[in-house]
Amino acid sequence: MFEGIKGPGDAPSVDGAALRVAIVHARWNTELITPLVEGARKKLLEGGVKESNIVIQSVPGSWELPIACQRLFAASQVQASSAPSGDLLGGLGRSSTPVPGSTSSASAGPFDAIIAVGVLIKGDTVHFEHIAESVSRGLMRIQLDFGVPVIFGLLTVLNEDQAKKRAGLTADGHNHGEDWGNAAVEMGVKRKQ
Ligand SMILES: O=c1[nH]c(NC[C@H](O)[C@H](O)[C@H](O)CO)c([N+](=O)[O-])c(=O)[nH]1
Repeated sequence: MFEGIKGPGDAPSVDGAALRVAIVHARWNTELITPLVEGARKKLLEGGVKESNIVIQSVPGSWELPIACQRLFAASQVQASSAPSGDLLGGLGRSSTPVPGSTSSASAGPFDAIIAVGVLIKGDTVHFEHIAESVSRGLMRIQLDFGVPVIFGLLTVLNEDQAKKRAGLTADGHNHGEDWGNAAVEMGVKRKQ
């Protein structure tokens, strides 16, 4: 998948046992979202993050990712001592998610990292550009305003083939969700230091 010198490099060995991580994913392009979320979750678990400390929530589309990440993190801070099980997003939208093994029951404590996952596929209008630009800026703003790593899991691709490759659905593909999971563990540990 990565040609030449491009690629994330080897993830440093870090212990995610004390981390609490949220994965917020869009439901648009679910066939691509599901493997990406599963790839991220797999690497969180391999990095030592406890299953009970991984919260997965869904929103309609990528446009809703920034507000969902912001509300989820803010709620995790406020409710850190008595986090309710169930949808921490409040009325933001269905917390049901098609990703198997996902959960909306939450342990306590503020999140150490959030992975925002969406897939934007270019159409024949400029809708793609507007969403991609605004969501990218929004996610960057959250991580700087709140001081919480927001891993950029927004695939912005020109066609379905590019998306399938980056979701690890082709023989020559690589699941970028795995890189996002590794990044969340590393940045979450760094945030606690
Ligand atoms: O996540 C996506 N949302 C998309 N649109 C929905 C958008 O994110 C919002 O959910 C919607 O506009 C309602 O706010 C997409 N397209 O329109 O192509 C897309 O490709 N991916």
